Amino acid sequence: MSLTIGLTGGIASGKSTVSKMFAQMGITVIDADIEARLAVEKGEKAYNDIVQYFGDEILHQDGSINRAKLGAIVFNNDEKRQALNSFVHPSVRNRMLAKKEQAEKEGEAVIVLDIPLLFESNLQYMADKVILVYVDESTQLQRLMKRNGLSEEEARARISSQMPLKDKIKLADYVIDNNGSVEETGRQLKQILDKWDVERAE
Ligand SMILES: CC(C)(COP(=O)(O)OP(=O)(O)OC[C@H]1O[C@@H](n2cnc3c(N)ncnc32)[C@H](O)[C@@H]1O)[C@@H](O)C(=O)NCCC(=O)NCCS
Ligand SMILES: Nc1ncnc2c1ncn2[C@@H]1O[C@H](COP(=O)(O)OP(=O)(O)OP(=O)(O)O)[C@@H](O)[C@H]1O
Repeated sequence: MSLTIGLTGGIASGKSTVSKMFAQMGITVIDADIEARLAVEKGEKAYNDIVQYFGDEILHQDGSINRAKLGAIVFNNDEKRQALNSFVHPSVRNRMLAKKEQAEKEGEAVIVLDIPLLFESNLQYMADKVILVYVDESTQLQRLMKRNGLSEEEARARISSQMPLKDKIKLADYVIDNNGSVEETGRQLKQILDKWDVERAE
């Protein structure tokens, strides 16, 4: 029996920062954002659904999806974002479950599923325990604007397309406060893994 940990948070809250720490401990991480990219490659069903719904204008010249253009549309329009989710999410779920099964077959004791929309999409059933990476809204806004080069308005639109982080606190088994330094975040992660008796390489 393996332990499956769901790792969630909000946009730019620090999930990738924490998932890198898991990977450094030799723990398998399955990342929903990566699977979502693979799911919309040319020739995939979700790709065809997206082009049919949004039109050719969201494509680069080489036929791949222009993510900046698609993002600018869906983070400002609930209905279009729901449509995109309905095209992409089933494939992301299937890909993640297949990878999880594979890791279990290979005898992995601990598997991490990094899923930004875990609570929004009611995916709690996929994990035994859920860790939330939390930051307050002003830190989230600053880090998102800086990382993605977005205006405040664009960054706020992205943040408000997700369940507020403070509402996710009560849904999680454990909350990592990532307002401080990366080192402090690492210490909190180690504490929880000790509490759950998770063996790892240090
Ligand atoms: C809208 C798209 C084209 C923007 O691409 P971009 O490269 O700019 O962002 P990236 O994919 O790296 O996502 C960054 C973050 O945005 C947030 N985000 C992405 N999609 C969504 C969404 N549909 N709703 C709310 N937040 C989202 C997540 O926190 C994610 O970690 C892309 O995110 C996408 O195809 N989204 C739909 C699939 C999805 O829901 N992915 C999230 C995990 S399943
Ligand atoms: N404790 C920290 N101190 C300072 N900067 C941080 C800290 N944690 C993360 N960051 C920075 O904040 C940004 C967002 O972090 P990260 O990419 O880990 O978030 P994420 O939740 O994976 O984001 P997304 O879901 O949007 O992909 C990055 O630029 C990262 O370097």
